[in-house]
Amino acid sequence: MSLVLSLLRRFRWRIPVAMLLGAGGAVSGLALVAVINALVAGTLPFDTQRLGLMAALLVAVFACGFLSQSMLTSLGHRVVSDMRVETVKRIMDTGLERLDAIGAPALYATLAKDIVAVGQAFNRLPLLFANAIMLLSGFCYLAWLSFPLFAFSAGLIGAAAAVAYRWVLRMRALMMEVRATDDRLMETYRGAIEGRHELALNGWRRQIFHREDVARTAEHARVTETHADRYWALSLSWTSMLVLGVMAGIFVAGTMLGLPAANIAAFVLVLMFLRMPLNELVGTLPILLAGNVALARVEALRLEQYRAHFHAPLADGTPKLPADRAASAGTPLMELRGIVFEHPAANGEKGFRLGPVDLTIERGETVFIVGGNGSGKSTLMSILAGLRKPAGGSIRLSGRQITDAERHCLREQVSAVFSSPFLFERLVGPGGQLDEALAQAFLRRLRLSGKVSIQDSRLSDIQLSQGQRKRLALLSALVEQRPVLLLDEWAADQDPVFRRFFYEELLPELRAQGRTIIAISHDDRFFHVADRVLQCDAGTLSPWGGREAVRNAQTVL
Ligand SMILES: Nc1ncnc2c1ncn2[C@@H]1O[C@H](COP(=O)(O)OP(=O)(O)OP(=O)(O)O)[C@@H](O)[C@H]1O
Repeated sequence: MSLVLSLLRRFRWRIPVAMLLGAGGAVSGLALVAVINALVAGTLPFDTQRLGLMAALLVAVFACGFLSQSMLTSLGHRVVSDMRVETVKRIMDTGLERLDAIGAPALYATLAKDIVAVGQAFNRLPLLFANAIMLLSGFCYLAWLSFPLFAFSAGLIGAAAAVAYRWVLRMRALMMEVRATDDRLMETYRGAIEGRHELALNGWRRQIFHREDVARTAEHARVTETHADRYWALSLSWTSMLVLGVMAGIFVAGTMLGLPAANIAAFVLVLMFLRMPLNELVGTLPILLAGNVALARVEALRLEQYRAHFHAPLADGTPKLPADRAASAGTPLMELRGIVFEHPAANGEKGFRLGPVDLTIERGETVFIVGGNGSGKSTLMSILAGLRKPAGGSIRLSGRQITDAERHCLREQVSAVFSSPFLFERLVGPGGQLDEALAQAFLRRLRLSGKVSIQDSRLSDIQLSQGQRKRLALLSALVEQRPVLLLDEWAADQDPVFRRFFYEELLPELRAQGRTIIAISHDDRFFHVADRVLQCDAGTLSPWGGREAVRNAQTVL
């Protein structure tokens, strides 16, 4: 609802104007029917003046309808475009924990389906409004024509609407279910595309995946959709029957009440005219309901509210924390005290607890972290990067305690290459400006210059081998020129020659430039490169216990 209100607020004057035009068209149409009625009944003379009036009303019906429709449909397209842009920004501003809980398929489904559904519903609003106005003014005219007949038809229509309302509620519930199935379908699409190699290898897997996951989910959607459409067909037929039934009833009631035939005929003519808006109203119901369901889905995601800015200031109004703040006073770059983080339990499996972690990182230090699979290394890394919010403890950056609202300051200091990095074609340097010469130099040093080129800050190709993609991800991190570099098992995919180059040339060079490097690594042959090696074990951090401890590092279950 808040979304609709914000849209109405944004297009403040255009929506009322377009709706007024729609109402103008509806009233003109009805006035034309009233004039024809009066001409037929002989209460108005048929002369050039009436002819002119009818022509003017016809022009008004056309002009108001066209202007109102085109204004509101263009607004509908604007709504879709704004919602796309804003929803992506809201996703970017939402915490990782929330995004993990929502899951990628639900987010893709919202971007691909919900936004379009809201736009389509929005496009129908003018029609809905024009038809509602037409019905309202039509019933006022009917009441003026004959109040007893109006009361009779209003009673019948009211009773029928009460029945139809239950069907509409049921239809909405079914559409909610269809929409929930869309998330599951999206997951199967992802499986078919991203799991294509695994599926191509195994015919049984292909068959079972297709039958149990794809076909079963699609079938559930089909059955539920068909069920929902049945309620719609019921409502449509009910409406058609209702209008014809009311007409027949009017004739019987009018005759029994002894009303003049001309009055009954006029009444029936107006009802005939009102049949069209009534049918259109019911006809747009599925689109309106789909928009309503889509809005409910977007709001249920509980994404961060939209904000236009990208760089939030510090609590004291400082736009950015200076990288070398307090460096002269010898303050450590980062201090973690009693940091605790929990991955919540899911599907009956127990969660994971990291901490309490105490860690001080000096400026320019090279720190390696070792530990078994699932021991919490990557989780710690994401806390050091300010990506995850610890449940307890404090983080100081250059001596300044970082509040939750200021975690973005931590992020601004850090470049990272995660274990499965996402590659963007565009390289971004400090302040959004790329130092092309530096990027070209790194491209050569990472031995990618024969494979990829950089033009206008863009990489010419990112479809490379796993190891080469990791080198591009490192390039992308290095050109950011940030004081802290976080690497999650970066060298794991590199060949032995390049691995040696990385540990024995590149890292010492970066260290000499004053970069602080925190790297998850299992290459104990190169641990001499680090100032310190720490060991992560079941969520706790301690100094490395030597090669033996690495070999004995247990996988955390
Ligand atoms: N997004 C998540 N949601 C829930 N639990 C998670 C999530 N990410 C990690 N975990 C759990 O947290 C624990 C630590 O994971 P983490 O990725 O930090 O380990 P790691 O030491 O980096 O492991 P590896 O060496 O295998 O990469 C694991 O048991 C994992 O199941």
